[in-house]
Amino acid sequence: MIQRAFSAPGKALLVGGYLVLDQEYESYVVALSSRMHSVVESKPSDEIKVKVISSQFNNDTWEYSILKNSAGNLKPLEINGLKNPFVEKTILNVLNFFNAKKSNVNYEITIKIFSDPGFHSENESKVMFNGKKKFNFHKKTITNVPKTGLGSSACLVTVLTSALVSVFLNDFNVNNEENLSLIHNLAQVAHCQAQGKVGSGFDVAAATFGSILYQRFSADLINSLPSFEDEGINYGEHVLNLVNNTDWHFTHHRIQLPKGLRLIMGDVNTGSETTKLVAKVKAWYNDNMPESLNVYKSINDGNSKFISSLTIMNELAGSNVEEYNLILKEIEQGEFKHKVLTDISESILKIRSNFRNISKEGSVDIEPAVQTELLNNVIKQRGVLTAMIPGAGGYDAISIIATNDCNIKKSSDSSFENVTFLDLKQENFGLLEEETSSYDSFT
Ligand SMILES: Nc1ncnc2c1ncn2[C@@H]1O[C@H](COP(=O)(O)OP(=O)(O)OP(=O)(O)O)[C@@H](O)[C@H]1O
Ligand SMILES: C[C@@](O)(CCOP(=O)(O)O)CC(=O)O
Repeated sequence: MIQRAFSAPGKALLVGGYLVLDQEYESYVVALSSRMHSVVESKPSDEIKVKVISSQFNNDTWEYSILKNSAGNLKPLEINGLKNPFVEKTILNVLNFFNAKKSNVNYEITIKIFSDPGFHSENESKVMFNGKKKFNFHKKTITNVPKTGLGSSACLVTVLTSALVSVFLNDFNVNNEENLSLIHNLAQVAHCQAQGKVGSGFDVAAATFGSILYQRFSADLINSLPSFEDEGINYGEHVLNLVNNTDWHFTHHRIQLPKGLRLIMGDVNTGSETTKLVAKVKAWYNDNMPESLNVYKSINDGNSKFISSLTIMNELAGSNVEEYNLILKEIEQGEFKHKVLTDISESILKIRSNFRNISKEGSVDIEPAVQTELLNNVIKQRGVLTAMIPGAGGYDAISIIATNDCNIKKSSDSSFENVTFLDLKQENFGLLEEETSSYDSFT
C-alpha cells in the first residue's frame, strides 16, 4: 500500500475582480495559510475503484466503480447514488487522461480529504488536534456547512487531482513545473465542469501555484471539450491533447507581499453570491458600452499601479533598507508621504470608487455602503496600508494589508464589532507534498 499526502492553499483576490474574467487583464491573487489536504492510499487491483472520504463532514463518503462506455471512455459511478460533482469530475478527467496514455489504472484507491479551519463556519463543530494538524469536525454533511469564500472547491479539486495523479505517475513531483502544469490543467477542466461554468480560474491557479499575478486562459479551451457521453468520441484523447499538447496562453508569476507587511482577512458574513454578482456586472458592462469599457480601463489602471507599487516596495526592501524602513514607519504612523505609499493608497481608492459606481449603475452590491463605511474606518488605523473587498465583493469579507505590528485585530473600535478577523495569513506556495504522518489519528 503506497501512501502520499498533498495540500493546497485557499485564496484572496486582492485586485482584478471581474476584469480577470477577460484575458486582457491581470489580477493579484494571494494564497492563504488555510489549506485543504488529501491523503491517498493505493494498491494494484484487478479493477479500478476510488473511494473519497471527508470525515470532517459527517464522515461523508463517495465510492465509485468505473464503467467503460461503448466509446471506451471511463465513467465514474457513485455506488450509493450520492453526488459530489467536484469529486466526480476530477476522477473522470484524471482517469480518462491516463487511460488515453495507455497507463495502467487498475488500482484500489482511497483518498481522505481534510480542510483547515477557515474554509467553513466553525459553528457547531468539534476541534480535533493530533499534535500536528487541527481540523474541525461537523455533524452535518459538507453541503450544509456554511462556506467562507476561501475557494474550497478549487482546493478540493487540486488536492484530489494530485492524489490521483500520484498513483498513476510514479515519479510525480510537486516541485516539477511540468507536473504542476499537469495538475493545474486537469484541475481547471474538472472544476469548470463541476461548477457548470468557466470562471477566470484564479482560484485553481492559486491553489496550484500559490500567490501569483494571474491572467486567465481562454474559456473556449474548456468549453470546446466534447462530452464523454458523445457517441464515438474518445474523450480521453481530447483531454490528453488539451492538457498536454495545448498552449493555454495564461500567465502566472509568483509574488509575495513586501517584507514587514501581512494580509489580514476579515469575515463579515458567511456565504458568497459570486455567480449572481458576476451576472449583474456582465449585464451592466454590456448595457453601458462604451462607457463601461472606460470604467474597466480606469479600474485596470488602479490595479496596475497597485501591482507596480508593491513591486517597487519589494525592490526597495532589497536595495535600500534605510528608505524601506522609513516607508514601514510611515505606515505604522499612518502618515503616507512616500510616493509608493500614496500610489498604493490612491490606486485602491480609485478601484473602489469605480466599483461603487458600477454598484450604483448596475444595482449590484460589489461594495455596499456598510462595507464602504467599514473599509474607510479600517484605513484610518495606524499600521494599515490599504484595505479592499476581495474577489467579487459583496458583504462577506474584507482584506487588509498592514504592518506585522498593526494591532487592528485587537482594536475595541465599535466599527469592527461585526468583523471576525480570521486566524490566517498569506502564503507564497501553492500545491505542496506533505508528510503522511502529519495526519496520524485522523486517517
Ligand atoms: N472538504 C470537502 N470535502 C468534500 N467536498 C468538499 C469539501 N470542501 C468543498 N467541497 C465541495 O465543494 C463544494 C463547494 O464548492 P462551491 O463552488 O459551491 O463553493 P466555493 O466557491 O468553492 O466556496 P468557497 O469559495 O466559499 O470556499 C461543496 O459543496 C463540496 O461539493
Ligand atoms: C468575480 C471574479 O472575478 C472573482 C470572484 O472571486 P471570489 O469567488 O468572490 O473570491 C470571478 C472569477 O474570477 O472567476
